[in-house]
This record gives sequence, structure tokens and C-alpha cells, in this order.
Amino acid sequence: MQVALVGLGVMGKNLALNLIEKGLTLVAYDTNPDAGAELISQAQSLGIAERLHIVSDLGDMIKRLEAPRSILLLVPAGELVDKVCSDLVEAGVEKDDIIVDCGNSNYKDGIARKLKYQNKFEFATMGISGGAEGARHGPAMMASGSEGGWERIEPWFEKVAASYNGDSCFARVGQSASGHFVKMVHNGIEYALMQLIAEVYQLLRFGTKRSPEEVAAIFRSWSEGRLNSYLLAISAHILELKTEQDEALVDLIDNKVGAKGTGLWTAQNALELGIAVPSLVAAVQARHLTNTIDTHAAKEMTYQTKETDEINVDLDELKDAFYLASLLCYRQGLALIKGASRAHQWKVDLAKTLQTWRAGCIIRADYLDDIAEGVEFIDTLSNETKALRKVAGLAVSSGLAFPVLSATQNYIATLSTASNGHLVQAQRDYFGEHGIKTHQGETCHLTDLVDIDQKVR
Ligand SMILES: NC(=O)C1=CN([C@@H]2O[C@H](COP(=O)(O)OP(=O)(O)OC[C@H]3O[C@@H](n4cnc5c(N)ncnc54)[C@H](OP(=O)(O)O)[C@@H]3O)[C@@H](O)[C@H]2O)C=CC1
Ligand SMILES: O=C(CO)[C@H](O)[C@H](O)COP(=O)(O)O
Repeated sequence: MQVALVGLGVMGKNLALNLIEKGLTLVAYDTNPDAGAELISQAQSLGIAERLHIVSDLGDMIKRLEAPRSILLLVPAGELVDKVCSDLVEAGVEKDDIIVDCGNSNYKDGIARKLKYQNKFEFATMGISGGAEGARHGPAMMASGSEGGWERIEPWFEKVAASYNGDSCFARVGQSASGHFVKMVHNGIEYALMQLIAEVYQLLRFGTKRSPEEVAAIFRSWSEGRLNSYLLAISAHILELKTEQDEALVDLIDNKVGAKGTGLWTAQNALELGIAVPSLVAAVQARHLTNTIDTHAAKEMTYQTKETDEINVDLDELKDAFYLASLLCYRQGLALIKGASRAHQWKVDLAKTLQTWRAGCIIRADYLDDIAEGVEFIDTLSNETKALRKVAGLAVSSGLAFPVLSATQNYIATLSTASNGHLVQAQRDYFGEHGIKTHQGETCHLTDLVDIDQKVR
């Protein structure tokens, strides 16, 4: 089986080696000739170069491939994807060929491109996660899109993807561009988990005055139990790293955090769909807050540094709180996927989605089985629920910032304790006559229920 790959950067070159190793013949192209030369030399040192053909233009790529062709794109998301698609059309791509956009593209672009290219070739979408290591040895692959072309390449991707207990972490999760939506939400969860781990580190380091090494040891011990996850493991490793001068590596790194957009899109889509994902939104804004100094509103957003208080935290309670908060970040993401799937009629399969996250991806974690158990399982976690309340309260009392931890406690509390929505309903009707709904389901106005002599002016 032959496939072609356009874009040999961090993801492309590693996926290329993975594809060839699994037995595919690869025709690869990058605008940068050095990228092709580097790939050839890596393939040679692995003894697999006979199945790799680097081409210097897309016309040559098309000629080398037997029709119907399968072409993967791993170029930066945005206009470049359209540029490569148009170049491929010019180079001779045909109607039965499939082009799979494997980058972190916006799913809305994917939907538009499916329409735009429908008479030229099959446009399909697939989100890939796992960074360089995942691409090289087995990523998570969240695919979607057209039926015809996929049938040719699907059996190969099942081998190329990571596997968990013998099951592949490749899946066509749903229709249209839902693979990119699922990958986007994967990244939204990724942002929240990264920030949550950073907050637990913050609490231990600055709230309880532990060294980065001591925090790493706590993370390592947690990783030996049900909390084992890729992001916790890399965080422990990062916190252990020291310079030649015996300084913690993290102390050399600036606090401003960048982002490429998938977290922001997750938040935007959740707000547009009316699906609450406060932990995911808080993580995006936590990154924004690290960059306030570079914003136009910098002066209005810059305050003097304040002292914070030392706190005593029970490590078992912190562990339980962190476990529950992590589960809730995934549950929010899954609720968003489910809501979007219903709104767009994508028929996204949540079980398949979770299967793609079992291994290879950045948010893989041993507790995915617990997440799959759903809200009913979370409701049984009474010790963890108490621990999350207590730890969130303690954390806030230190004076330090815990946006995701607090948002997550507020999320579960909002959904599982007495609501205050009745007063907000009343306020809306009081000033704007927007109507209220009573416990009996009746829609009316405040004045239908009580006499109001004179309203506040
Ligand atoms: N890095 C990661 O961990 C992950 C990235 N992704 C997504 O995968 C995609 C690729 O990411 P990544 O590999 O990191 O990006 P890189 O920037 O490392 O690689 C992109 C490659 O595409 C090449 N390129 C640019 N324009 C063209 C063109 N017109 N034709 C052919 N090749 C071109 C670039 O060449 P040049 O350098 O000369 O511009 C570069 O080699 C992105 O959408 C990204 O968001 C998804 C999951 C994880
Ligand atoms: O998709 C990824 C991992 O799953 C990429 O690493 C992505 O770039 C991470 O997002 P950001 O750059 O916004 O932090």
C-alpha cells in the first residue's frame, strides 16, 4: 500500500518513519528540502529507506502514486491547508483520491473544505495526538469523514496508531469533520489538566513550601496508583530536572504561556453551544492571564504583588481532590462532544472517542475506565467530593490563584447542590419582563404571581 505525506516537520517526519516501519510505501514532500534529506538519512539508519521516496514537487508525487491516491497533510493549520489542497489539484489529484488533513485544523474549516473540494477529491479530517514520540511510535488518531477513501487506508492506520490492550487507538469517531472537533476538545481537556497539575504544584510549592524535587516525588508516588497519566509523569520528570549549578530547571523558565488556538476554539464552541465547560475555559484564560503584560489593557490589569499565606494540606485529601477534578475535566469535554454531535448530527461515538485516548495521546491516563463509567460513577466518590471542597477552600485561603481547581469545584457544586437560578430568573423579569418559569413549568411574569406596587427605579 502506498501513501503520500505532505509536511515533514515535527509530526510529519515522525509519522513518516512510523508509516514506513508498519509496511507502507511512502512518497513524501516538504517545501524545505532539508526536511526530506533528514528523513531519508533517518530511514537509512533504520534500514527502511527502500520504502521511502522523497519528491521535490507535488506533480512528481501524483505521478508516483497509483490511483486512487491517499495523501496525508501535516502542515500548520489555517490557509496553508487550502494552499496545499489547491496545489495538489493543480498537480493532478483526481475525484477518487482522498486527502486527509491530519493537522490541528478548525473543524469549521473542515466542513467548508469538504464542500469546497467535493468535485475535486475526497477531503477527510483526522486529529492526531501524541507529539513527536506519539507520531513516531503510535499516536492517537481521531478520524472522521468520507467513507470510500477511508476503507482503503483504515486497516493501515489501525496498525500505525497506538494500541491499548490489543485495541487500536485509531477510530472514525463520527461524521463530517467531527474528528477535528474531538481533537480540539482533546486539546481543551489537555489545557485544563496541564493547568490543574500546575495548580497542584503551585499549592505544594508556594502554599506548603516544598521544593520542586519534593513535589516531583509526590507526583511520582501518585503515578504508582490510579492517578497514573502521561501529563502527571512528564510534570514529575520536568520538576526533577536540574542544571549543572543544581538549580531546578523550572526556575529558569518564564511564566508566559503560549497557545496555538485549539483551547480557545474549545471555549468558543462551548459558549456558542451553551454547554458549560468552566474548567476548560478557566485553563484558556489562565494562559491569557500569564500574558497580561503584553496586552493593550496591560496597565488596567497589572497589580502589585501581594503576600500569600502558608497552608497545611493533607496529601491524601489533595490526591483525592486532584483525582476527582481530573475526572471532571474529561467529563466536561465529553459533554461538549456529545452536545456538538447532537447539534451537528455527527453521531459521534463516545466509547470510540475514549478508545482513541487510551494510549498514544497527551491526555492518556489509567483512570479513563473510571471516566467511561460516567456521571453515575462520579456520584459514588463521596470522599473525593469532600476532599475537593476542602482543598479548593484551603487553596483559595492561601491567596494564591487556582483557576481550574476552583472552577472545577464550582462546576460540580453547581450541578449537585441548591441552585440560585430562581433569583436570576426573577431579576431578568423584574427589569426586562423576560418571563419566568415556575416549578410547575408555567411561564409567566413576577406580576402574575404577586402584586408589585412600585418597582425600584
Ligand atoms: N507538534 C505537535 O505536538 C503536534 C502538532 N499537531 C498539528 O500537526 C500539524 C503539523 O505540526 P508540526 O509538525 O508540529 O509543524 P511543523 O511546523 O514542525 O511542520 C510543518 C511542516 O510543513 C512544512 N510546510 C509548510 N508549508 C508547506 C507546503 N506548502 N508544502 C509542504 N510542506 C509545507 C514546513 O516546512 P517549513 O519549516 O519550511 O515551513 C514544516 O516542515 C499542525 O497542524 C499542528 O497543529 C498535532 C498534534 C501534535
Ligand atoms: O495538539 C497538540 C497536542 O495534543 C499540540 O502539541 C498543540 O500544539 C498543543 O496546543 P498549544 O500549542 O495550544 O498548547
